[in-house]
Amino acid sequence: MSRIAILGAGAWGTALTISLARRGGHELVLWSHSEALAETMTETGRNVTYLPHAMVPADVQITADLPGAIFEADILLCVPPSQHMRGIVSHIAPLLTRNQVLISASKGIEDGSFLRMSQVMASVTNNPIGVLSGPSFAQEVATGQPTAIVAAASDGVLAQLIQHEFASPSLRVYTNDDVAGVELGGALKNVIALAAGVVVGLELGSNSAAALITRGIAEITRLSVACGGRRQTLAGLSGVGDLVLTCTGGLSRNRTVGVELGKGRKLNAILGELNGKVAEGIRSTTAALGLAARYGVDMPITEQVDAILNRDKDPKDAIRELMTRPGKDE
Ligand SMILES: NC(=O)c1ccc[n+]([C@@H]2O[C@H](COP(=O)([O-])OP(=O)(O)OC[C@H]3O[C@@H](n4cnc5c(N)ncnc54)[C@H](O)[C@@H]3O)[C@@H](O)[C@H]2O)c1
Ligand SMILES: O=P(O)(O)OC[C@H](O)CO
Repeated sequence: MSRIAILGAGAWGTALTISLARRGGHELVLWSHSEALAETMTETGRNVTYLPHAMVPADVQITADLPGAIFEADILLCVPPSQHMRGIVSHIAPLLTRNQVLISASKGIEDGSFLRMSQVMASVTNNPIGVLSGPSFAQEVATGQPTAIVAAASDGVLAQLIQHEFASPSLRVYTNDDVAGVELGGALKNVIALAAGVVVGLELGSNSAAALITRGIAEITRLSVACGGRRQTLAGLSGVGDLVLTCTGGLSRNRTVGVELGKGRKLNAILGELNGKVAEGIRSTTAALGLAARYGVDMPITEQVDAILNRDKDPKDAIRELMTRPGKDE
């Protein structure tokens, strides 16, 4: 029986823990950075803050002790908000033994460095690293609704190991060796989902939503390919799959933030209502534009999302500008 430590007890870390427990065959430990949350979860079996409607099975160990959580774990599944990934992995790096596998299930790009999560991990440890991504709302995974995701690693054997450890009748796992494409698909779709929400908030209709998703995948693909990803990956689960889910699904936090922006509300007021829940697209927008500038890639939708988020641009003006750009080939 292998031991898996899940590092991050937000909605996604908790849902993956429940999914792994349902699959069986592992000893599971779930680490929360908050002692209070770890205590409440241990007492009640519920993550009242981030995933209140699902029960965490009693045989899952819940702790706020990070070194204790990773001790003798075969797999460390890292699921913090992206901007905390470096801090957590740096903290555990000196404690790791050589064969412990690290997996990122977070979807974002690091501020400033513009690194993907697996690159952040690789900058502080030489341990084997993989990625889990794809269209997967935590709430649906926790309740066991059929979901398909991607296990990515440049080493095919590692990707297969992750596939084997996570797959269950309710969670189908495909492998992919294109780590850059898989991670950028997951991070950049959050930016486009903010824009998709704006379209809903402005009540612009279905034509606009379809155009945004399609032109969104075009710009996600351009940047991902420039960064070394494969075009084909962006047509898969971690690209168009996750983009469609996040742009159309009512459970998306990124889309929800966009809807409120489209209704004319201010970002700070919207963030206050998220109660610490993360909408990764907000931070990833700036990082995506940094990457785009580095590779000389045109990202018109991302630029307008950035202007709405960071320069208080009126969403109606952003849409007008997108629509009146000089004509171009598809
Ligand atoms: N929620 C989903 O449906 C879902 C699905 C797939 C991927 N993801 C990705 O998983 C990652 C985590 O998202 P989530 O939905 O679990 O988060 P969440 O919004 O549910 O919870 C926030 C998380 O932040 C943690 N946190 C807050 N302050 C922290 C600190 N100072 N140090 C360390 N951790 C801190 C909390 O403990 C909690 O784990 C994100 O990158 C997200 O894009 C989420
Ligand atoms: O709620 P969101 O917008 O963070 O999206 C959650 C997942 O990434 C969907 O795959």
